[in-house]
Amino acid sequence: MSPRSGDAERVDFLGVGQHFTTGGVRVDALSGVDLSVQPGEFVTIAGPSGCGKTTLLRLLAGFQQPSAGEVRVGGRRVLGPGPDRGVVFQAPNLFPWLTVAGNVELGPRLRGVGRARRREEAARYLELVALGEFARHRPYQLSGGMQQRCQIARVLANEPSIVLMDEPFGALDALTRERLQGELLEIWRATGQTILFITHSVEEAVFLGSRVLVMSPRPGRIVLDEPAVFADPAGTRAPIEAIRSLPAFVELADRVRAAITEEQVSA
Ligand SMILES: Nc1ncnc2c1ncn2[C@@H]1O[C@H](COP(=O)(O)OP(=O)(O)OP(=O)(O)O)[C@@H](O)[C@H]1O
Repeated sequence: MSPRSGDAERVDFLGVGQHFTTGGVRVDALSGVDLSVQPGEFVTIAGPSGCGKTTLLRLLAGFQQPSAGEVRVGGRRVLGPGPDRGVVFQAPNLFPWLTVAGNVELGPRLRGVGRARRREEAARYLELVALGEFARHRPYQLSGGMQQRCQIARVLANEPSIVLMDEPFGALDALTRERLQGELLEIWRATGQTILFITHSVEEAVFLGSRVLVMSPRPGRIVLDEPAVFADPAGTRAPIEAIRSLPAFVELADRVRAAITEEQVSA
């Protein structure tokens, strides 16, 4: 797996607003969002339900255009989805008729990568998410956590320089979640990809992020933007249970929690 930090590009949200009108009712999902993300940052995003976190990711993915402002990658306006950005959704969305390896190979296949090479790549990414032994299985033969790991391998096999993750571990049991957190950190350290990761868990946000954002209730704005060092590439490989009792961790988690609660109360 080649380090990608050289390929990653800066992300900019410039005065981004997004409203939706449904049945004559207007909902302001985002308002005045200004945010720059440097290549290789691991940005976690927390905030109350409905504050526009998914909308923010969808705009960067290019699934929709903002009502105001601009989203840019590498200085160029985002006008649609592209291979530089990969999206991991909360629920695994594997193709049931393909094997696990077939799902992971699909992206490289569509990009015209030759058979031998894409098999090799799929095997490597499946190893990375500890699914090497399940390459010939079908998705229905995997547990929910394994399907989610397969989805992650499938997105990574496209080698996007920016990975967008919308509560990818939200539906998993605590043990599987902690294991995947560790695996994701290893992948991030190895690839230097830029990651934007939405979570409802304050601890997960503080543990994984090199930078933690909190958004206000609708219309979503960024109300807290703090560096976090617990997943620093040069940092220790300590698991979350060892890190969560560190005073600096507790202090940042408290501030993130307070930002979410204060915003909810004042909304
Ligand atoms: N396509 C759409 N059409 C109409 N309204 C939408 C659309 N997408 C999002 N919204 C509205 O925009 C607001 C923000 O939604 P969004 O999904 O971005 O929030 P979120 O912070 O990700 O929420 P959650 O944490 O519950 O997943 C919500 O009020 C939602 O109903």
